[in-house]
Amino acid sequence: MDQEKLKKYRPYPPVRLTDRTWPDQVITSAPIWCSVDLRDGNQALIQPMNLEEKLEMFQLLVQIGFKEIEVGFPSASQIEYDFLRLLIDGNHIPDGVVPQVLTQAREQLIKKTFASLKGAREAIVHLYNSTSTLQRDVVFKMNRKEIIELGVAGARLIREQAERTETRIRYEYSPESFTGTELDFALEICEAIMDVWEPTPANPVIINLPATVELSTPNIYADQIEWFCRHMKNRDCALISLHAHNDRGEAVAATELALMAGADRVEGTLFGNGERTGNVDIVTLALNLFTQGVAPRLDFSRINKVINTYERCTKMKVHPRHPYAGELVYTAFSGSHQDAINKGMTALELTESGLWEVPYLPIDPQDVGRTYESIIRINSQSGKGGVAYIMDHEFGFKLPKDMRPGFGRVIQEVSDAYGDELTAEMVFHTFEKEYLLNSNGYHLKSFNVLKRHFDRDEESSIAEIEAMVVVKGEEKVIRAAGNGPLDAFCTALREGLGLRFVLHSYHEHALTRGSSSKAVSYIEILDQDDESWWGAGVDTDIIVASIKSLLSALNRSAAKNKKE
Ligand SMILES: CC(=O)SCCNC(=O)CCNC(=O)[C@H](O)C(C)(C)COP(=O)(O)OP(=O)(O)OC[C@H]1O[C@@H](n2cnc3c(N)ncnc32)[C@H](O)[C@@H]1OP(=O)(O)O
Ligand SMILES: CC(C)C(=O)C(=O)O
Ligand SMILES: [Mg+2]
Repeated sequence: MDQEKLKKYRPYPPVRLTDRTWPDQVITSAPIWCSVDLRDGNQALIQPMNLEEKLEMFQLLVQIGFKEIEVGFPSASQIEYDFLRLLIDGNHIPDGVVPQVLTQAREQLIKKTFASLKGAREAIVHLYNSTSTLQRDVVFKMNRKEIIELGVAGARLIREQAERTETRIRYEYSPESFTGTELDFALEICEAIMDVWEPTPANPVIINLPATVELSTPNIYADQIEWFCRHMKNRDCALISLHAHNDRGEAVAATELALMAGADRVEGTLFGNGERTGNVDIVTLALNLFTQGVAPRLDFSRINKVINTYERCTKMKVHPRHPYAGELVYTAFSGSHQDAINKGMTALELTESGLWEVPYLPIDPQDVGRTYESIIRINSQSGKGGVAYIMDHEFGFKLPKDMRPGFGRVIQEVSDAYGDELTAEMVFHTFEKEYLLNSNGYHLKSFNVLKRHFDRDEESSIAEIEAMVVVKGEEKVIRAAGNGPLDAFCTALREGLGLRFVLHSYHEHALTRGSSSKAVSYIEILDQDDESWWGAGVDTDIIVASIKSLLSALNRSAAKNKKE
């Protein structure tokens, strides 16, 4: 990059706090959550929500479990005002849920805010004015004292209004652009506001310290919060609230570290909607807690419903790689990931610890209402483990371990040629074509067990079979005896058709999907060149399944010899 351009920027100063304690803290409980979807999120939309969409979003937030919801900036526009009236007059605010409204420190706006709240049981009135050096200079053209006077005047008017209304008012103040403000000045103005509102431990004020623009690394935000908590007087009369934006892509980390630094409350939005790069994403924060075994006190167990409502109301899309919620976040395409997930899922079935321990999956998809179906998807990056997972989990075929590399190669070829993701059905179709329906060489027309004597002593077990096999369009009847029907059929193929092969391994299991009365058999033969060939066969009769499986292996071997 051009060195000249770099001169436009300077590093953000660190906080002098050598005895910081937050790095040793662990988050053991959820903060107080406040959704600002209907205000900060909404004000950043190309097409802000209409009344119906706002109500739908509000009801979603209530269902998720938010107890504090910033429902808008009612003095800013008619629709914002009307929405608050709709909530109050329509009795849409359940007990235990407190609406929050935002206002600037301007008389007309404050008065209109209180008018909009008429009839509400309880509300949080959130006052803000910008305190940063930059905004003081270029926007407000005010010195520190004048900025304090502006905020304090707003706080006084809010207290006056609060004392006149039936609504139980809780106070919140934000030194907006806190992260662009000198810490001592941010503290000074917050304490001046607190002097006006006179909070008590039983009736604390909310002091919201926003990273209105994210300007530094998360550790610096945490230092600022710890510094603030340690230096403020009457700390017990305030709930310290965080409100991080995501300009550097670090809002989640900044919020987590700032919680470790002593904050009590978090304002944010679903999926991080909000001004510019967004507000902090509460879905990620809450599920990060969940995956540490900490109750998030928000319910994201049906994440798809949350996504659907969010996308409909905001007309925004949840990114496919969004933590916990994205379409692709429970999906592995690459071979080694698929192999490890496949093994992890199998190990999970055997363990009794109850702990979720699956490689590459930090959370059980079912805990957010997602299924296991999409965990493994197949493309040219995939390997045998993933293909075996699909065959097992989607179709109930538990391929023997030694059979998997061969089928993995078949799928790789198909996928390379196709150039796109293969659906589970395409994988199964390929399996059918390759193993179950490949009757080009030898095709079983009929099979009869003529005689069968079973004895516990294998030596004296005996079976005689007769089969009609179609070879190159010609029907051939073969007959032989052996220590079981499969052994007899092998002998019949060798003696009757002159085939040379050795039966090397045999596996079978019942098919639990689809027709539950069917079974599948997998057979590996070594051909005359000692080369291994796997076959598979499905039938309601396990003996017939094994006969088909043997022919499948022979046909695959014959097809290779034909190619040569
Ligand atoms: C970081 C945040 O997200 S803050 C929230 C931002 N959200 C919004 O602004 C959405 C809603 N806002 C609006 O609809 C409008 O801005 C309104 C209705 C609030 C105000 O509208 P208007 O007065 O017509 O216009 P505008 O916003 O440009 O007003 C700017 C004036 O307000 C002053 N001002 C801005 N913020 C504040 C504040 N918090 N307290 C007191 N005065 C303020 C500015 O200094 C400026 O003063 P000036 O006219 O003397 O230069
Ligand atoms: C109004 C304030 C809290 C805000 O949204 C911000 O500073 O980002
Ligand atoms: Mg904001």
